[in-house]
Amino acid sequence: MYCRYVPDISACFKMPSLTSIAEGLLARAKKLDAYLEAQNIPYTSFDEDTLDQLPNELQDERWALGNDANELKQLSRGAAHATLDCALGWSDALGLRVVYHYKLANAVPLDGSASYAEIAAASGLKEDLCRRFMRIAMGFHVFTEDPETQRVQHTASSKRLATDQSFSDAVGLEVEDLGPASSKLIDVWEKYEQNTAEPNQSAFSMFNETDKPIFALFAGQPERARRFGSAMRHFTKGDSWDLRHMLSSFDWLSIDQPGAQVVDIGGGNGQISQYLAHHTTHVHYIVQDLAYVVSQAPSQLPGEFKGRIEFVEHDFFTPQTMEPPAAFLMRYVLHNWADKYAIRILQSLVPAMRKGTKVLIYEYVLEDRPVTDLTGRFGFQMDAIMATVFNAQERTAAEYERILKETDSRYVVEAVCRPEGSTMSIVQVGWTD
Ligand SMILES: C[S@@+](CC[C@H](N)C(=O)[O-])C[C@H]1O[C@@H](n2cnc3c(N)ncnc32)[C@H](O)[C@@H]1O
Repeated sequence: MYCRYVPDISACFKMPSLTSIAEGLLARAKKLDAYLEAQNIPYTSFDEDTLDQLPNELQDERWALGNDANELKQLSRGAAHATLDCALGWSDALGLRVVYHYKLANAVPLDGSASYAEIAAASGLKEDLCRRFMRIAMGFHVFTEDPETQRVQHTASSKRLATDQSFSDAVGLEVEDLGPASSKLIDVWEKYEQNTAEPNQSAFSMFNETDKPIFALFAGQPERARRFGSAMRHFTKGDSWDLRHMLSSFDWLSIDQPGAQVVDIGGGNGQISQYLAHHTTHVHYIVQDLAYVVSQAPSQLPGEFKGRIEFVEHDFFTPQTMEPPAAFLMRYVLHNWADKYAIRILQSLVPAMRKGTKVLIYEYVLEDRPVTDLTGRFGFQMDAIMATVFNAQERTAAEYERILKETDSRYVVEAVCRPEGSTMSIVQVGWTD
């Protein structure tokens, strides 16, 4: 048995041999290659990433392969190197930041090549800086260089940066907004004696030299606000956070009745409601958000959703005055707030709660133990982001239960459901009168 899957960490002392990890890895790799061969799909490579074409049941096998490979890599690097690799992660992120900031992916033709002089001319970054920082990025397969001509060509990663806007925005959000802001986290802890829950006293606010919290700051910075919204769209598809997992985390058919309403609280530009509207027939979706979001969102709504989805300005700290809906849905909302504010958000729903009304909290629900596999670790990485940007946190199931009970004893957690292969869960909450 492989210890990653065993909650009791004492089992880690019975580590398997490198050979046995590699054999497990080989078995998984063979399964994936066999599928690609049978479907006449090229083997995956740094030039062409074909694993997204695997069916859902093999996607889980693919993530497991990555987790095994990561364990093997760390063991083979050894304790000191593996730790230093982590400490030096900032230099890789810096390479990526230079690539992102100067739009270097757009300076290389999609199906051709470019010299460093041409990339410099197109991007405005000096030629020697292009060469140095693109070679840093090439170290993790963002771009490649012809060894004879030294001309730069795309890899699958750099091509995706050039062609997939929400992916590029997700990278931009991490390397320009979140990563740099994290450098202030310990300063915040020192300044406020590790005791602030205020989003405007966050590392993000300190780094941006403002006393505003992120969303208030973004209200006056349309390009950063756009990038944030677009990055959120990336975190809806094609990975362990894929929205298909949301479908299997709750029985949506049970509420899909004529006249039923779902309120998508802090719903941004409505991507979650759009996805759900696709998979339900009757439900009417009300996306609530702040004025500056709601003023932009309807213009981006595809015509097919007009009539099914409406946008309403609503501050989620103020009481809901509507008739009780079938469900209140919150994705990536409560994790942005420390307990005292999360409790206020949950309190604001109380006037519209009746027996049968559901609150569906779709979040990374952390396991109450350390996790080393790459898929499960993502929730812990998000926890670091929440600390940096909001003085907030990801929570365990027990922590959600606690804040719900602290809000109102009539809230009752009915289920916490995380489907196989998902990093996210739905905490399904009911109401007892
Ligand atoms: C992390 S985003 C999540 C967006 C969306 N739920 C999703 O999963 O893609 C948080 C959202 O909460 C909104 N928000 C922040 N403060 C709010 C408030 N006081 N009232 C309503 N919405 C708010 C933001 O504008 C943003 O759209």
